Amino acid sequence: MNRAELVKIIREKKSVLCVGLDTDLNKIPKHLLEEEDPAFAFNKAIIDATRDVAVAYKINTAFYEAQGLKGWISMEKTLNYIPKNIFTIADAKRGDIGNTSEQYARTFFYTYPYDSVTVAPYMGADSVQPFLQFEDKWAIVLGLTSNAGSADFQLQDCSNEKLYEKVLRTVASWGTPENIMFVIGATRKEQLQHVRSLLPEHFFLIPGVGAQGGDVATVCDNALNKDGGVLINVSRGIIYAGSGTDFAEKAAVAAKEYQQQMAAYL
Ligand SMILES: O=C(O)c1cc(=O)[nH]c(=O)n1[C@@H]1O[C@H](COP(=O)(O)O)[C@@H](O)[C@H]1O
Repeated sequence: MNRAELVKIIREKKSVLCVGLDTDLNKIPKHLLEEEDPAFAFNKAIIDATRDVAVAYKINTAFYEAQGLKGWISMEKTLNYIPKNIFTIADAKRGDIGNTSEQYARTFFYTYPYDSVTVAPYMGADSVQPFLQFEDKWAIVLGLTSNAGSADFQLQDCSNEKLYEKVLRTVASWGTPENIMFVIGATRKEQLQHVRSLLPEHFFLIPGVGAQGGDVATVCDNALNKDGGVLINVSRGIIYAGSGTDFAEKAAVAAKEYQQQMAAYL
């Protein structure tokens, strides 16, 4: 999906909501464990319940890879089930020497046709560039992450700037706002506005709303741009809003509440 198409669905739905499919077999409602493919049964119900308000789905591959081959099959069925006019993210946090990154890019853009994949930039330009060679596909590069450990490296001084600032500036020069997004944590309230001023055009994937304590208003007040320019991810706060047979209805209500908060800004 290209930028114009993404911006169009944001405007149509008045939403920047990305629903995170962090599907954990220990957390899904017990009755689904009777199904042949419990993870897919859960995801299918969540997608049906949220597709009207979601502009993106983020499949966190860890939750599927942990199940081995079965998990990869659940993931593929889930990806195929997502409507074609909704942006898809493989949250796989890949990045390696160039020829290996080429294989990762092939995995998540071709074998499994996602629109985007999350990428760790630590190994530098040749590890990220293979993800930028596919038309209408995106690398979503870790910029300033939501977790406490982001302080260990990202917030450290590096010459006259913080390491994350150097990463944002340098990685942005490897591509364009049409093929690179950055992950910026919603929990980094003090830096959101600054990051937007550094990168006025780029889209940001913003996780950390809900379970990690971030909120939609702070993100929208500080990080929106003229195109929306953010995808606000909520995983546990939507998919585990309920734990009984009405889990999908509860997810629908939670997703709609997030979308309505967003609509006030869009
Ligand atoms: O790249 C990510 O998606 C990501 C980056 C980051 O800085 N923080 C972060 O929480 N994430 C992911 O975003 C999701 C957040 O989930 P919830 O806290 O349940 O909404 C998880 O899939 C995390 O792996």
